[in-house]
Amino acid sequence: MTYRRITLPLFLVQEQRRLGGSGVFTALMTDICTTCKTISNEVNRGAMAGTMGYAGSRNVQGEEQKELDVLANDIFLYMIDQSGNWAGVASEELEDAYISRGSDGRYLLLFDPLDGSSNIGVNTAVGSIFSILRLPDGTDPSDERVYLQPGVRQVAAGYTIYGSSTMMVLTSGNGVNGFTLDHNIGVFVLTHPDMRIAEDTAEYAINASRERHWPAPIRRYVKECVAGAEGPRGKNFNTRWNAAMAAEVHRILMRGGVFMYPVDSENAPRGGHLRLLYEANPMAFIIEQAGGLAISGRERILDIMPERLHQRTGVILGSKNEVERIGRYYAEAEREETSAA
Ligand SMILES: O=P(O)(O)OC[C@H]1O[C@](O)(COP(=O)(O)O)[C@@H](O)[C@@H]1O
Ligand SMILES: [Mg+2]
Ligand SMILES: [Mg+2]
Repeated sequence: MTYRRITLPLFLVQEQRRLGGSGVFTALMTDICTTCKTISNEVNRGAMAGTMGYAGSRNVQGEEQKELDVLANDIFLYMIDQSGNWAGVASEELEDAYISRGSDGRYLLLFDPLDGSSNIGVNTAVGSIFSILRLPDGTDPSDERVYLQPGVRQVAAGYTIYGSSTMMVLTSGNGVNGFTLDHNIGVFVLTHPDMRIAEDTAEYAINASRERHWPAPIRRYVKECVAGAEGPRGKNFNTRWNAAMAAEVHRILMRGGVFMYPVDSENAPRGGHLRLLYEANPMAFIIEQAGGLAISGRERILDIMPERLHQRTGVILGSKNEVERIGRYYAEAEREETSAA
């Protein structure tokens, strides 16, 4: 009786009824679902689609854009223009906010159309990440300042991972749910209700090639993990690095773990590596809603007051007790610096 499954459209309608919603949120999420299904199709076609190369252009971050970065961004923009549900959007691949003319939408969409771009062409997981904010009353969506809202103001957030299966993971502040795309019927189906992150873990993720740049708290934490059962942690740790934030966060939701992309001595002039508004904030909302924690090193990511559209931040997120420990190491390092000064 495979038909007895909660599909995402059904889930949205049930949530709308339960929360007394107007249906606007359902329409917004339906837009994002269709967009991600279309991107999933392009990703799955792989080299047959001829979109595995470079686009010959650079984005506002100075990164070389891949053809699939540009295509995924175009797919989002086409949806936004056609649906008219969105007041404005901000994308990793666009320097300025994008306004859909004639829209009467009251919501803003901030997104990373294709996350894990370095995995394109090597057939490993990539994703899309999105965050939804309200357009403050009486403001103009072409004004960059309306997007500079702290993460705690997010109405909803999610990511889609294009891996061995395509999955969408969502929160609107009432827990976290995961849906798997059933290609046979072209619909996301609820397969992972009420996802929760284990408070403890023996698995960490960080790009080890950047060790020489790491700040002292991160160097201390990783050194203790590597020391294993003979070391101060008294247990062995394993490590993973997918080079796609969406895949890292998904693994952590499934089996616990901690993901770190700290501000280090090399990326500090840029403020870190990952972007606050359309990578760190949506993932921090999901992680916290699943019982984990998300900090930049010194502060809770969702409390950071954004100053620029493409602002970067340090990211340390995952299992509660590990992130708390790393936060303590940052506080201790800061105290030592202050007392040494
Ligand atoms: O190249 P590195 O240092 O492994 O960094 C990988 C990180 O950069 C990212 O690829 C940045 O995202 P984009 O691919 O969307 O630019 C993250 O997904 C990933 O966690
Ligand atoms: Mg990204
Ligand atoms: Mg990207």
